[in-house]
Amino acid sequence: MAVYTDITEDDLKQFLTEYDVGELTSYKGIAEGVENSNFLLHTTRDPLILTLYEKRTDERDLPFFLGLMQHLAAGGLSCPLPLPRNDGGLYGTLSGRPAALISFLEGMWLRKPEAKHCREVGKALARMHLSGQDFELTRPNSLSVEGWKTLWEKSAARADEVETGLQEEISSELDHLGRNWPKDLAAGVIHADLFQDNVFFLGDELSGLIDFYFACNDLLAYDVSICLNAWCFEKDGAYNLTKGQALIEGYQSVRPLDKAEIEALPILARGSALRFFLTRLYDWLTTPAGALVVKKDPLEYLRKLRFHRQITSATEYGLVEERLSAS
Ligand SMILES: Nc1ncnc2c1ncn2[C@@H]1O[C@H](COP(=O)(O)OP(=O)(O)O)[C@@H](O)[C@H]1O
Ligand SMILES: N[C@@H](CCOP(=O)(O)O)C(=O)O
Repeated sequence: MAVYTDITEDDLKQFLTEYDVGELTSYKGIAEGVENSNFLLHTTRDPLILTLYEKRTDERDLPFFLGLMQHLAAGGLSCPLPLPRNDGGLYGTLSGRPAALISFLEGMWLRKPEAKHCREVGKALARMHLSGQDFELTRPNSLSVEGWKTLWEKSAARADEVETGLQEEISSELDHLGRNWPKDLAAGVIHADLFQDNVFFLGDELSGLIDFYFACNDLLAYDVSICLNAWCFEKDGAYNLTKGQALIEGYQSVRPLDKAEIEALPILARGSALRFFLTRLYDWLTTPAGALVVKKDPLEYLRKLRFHRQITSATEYGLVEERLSAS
């Protein structure tokens, strides 16, 4: 359960006086997510999500994240909308943390997605990329190659506690990615964390995207590689080619990848696997026992990273040849 900061009813009621949301009738912590503290609020009007921003969310980035949700929603993408305070601001302070109210999105995230769902995710991701093109704020990706190095420095000395030999393997992986990371691919606003728990469905229909708190400006195809990692591996670690094909086809049906992006997919997927390995490793080593959060397994992403090292062409992710030669 991700509730790092507890709130009192009195403080919450005081916080809500700054908004036009009706009377609070109940609230409870949400037992999901790992980054921020989330609460479901019922009021005499619509249900709401209250988010208290924690360690990895820099308050200075909130105008970007919350403004992006407004921008994407205005462009027709289904995502939560931040509620403005009476003074027009998009967030305030609660229990000493920056805090915002966002609209409640109907739907559920899928525990067992199928290829047809991956196709919808690919489409939604591409729509988000197109819609983000005219968003006026920018935010560099603090979790790209340089950020990975900083994270790694904090965990490297203890990495072999998790698996023998990791220190050497990851250091050389970082060197490799640093030397070969693509620079000249199409870039724009990316979600950067479009995992299963951040995509809601109503039945088989995608009802919206949530959790834009890693969104940033980076390579668009890097976001595709994040989704391949998050959606197209089975629990036993096997890559599901059918899901990969569906996700890539869904994406390309809205925004075709160009030749350079396609050729870069294997290295981008290596990088995105490393990125999630590193945050998970850091959390694994530093989250205190008894914290109200379910820690995620870094080794899942180490296995994915090793898989991507063997890939020589995007066709091995399910990209079909006709597309490759046509672009
Ligand atoms: N706008 C929303 N509408 C409905 N549920 C939400 C919304 N935002 C968050 N949630 C719920 O809270 C959980 C955690 O939210 P998330 O933004 O992923 O947190 P974190 O950033 O801590 O990972 C989600 O899995 C979902 O159950
Ligand atoms: N998706 C990341 C962790 C971030 O959690 P989220 O709940 O914000 O998606 C991972 O799986 O490592």
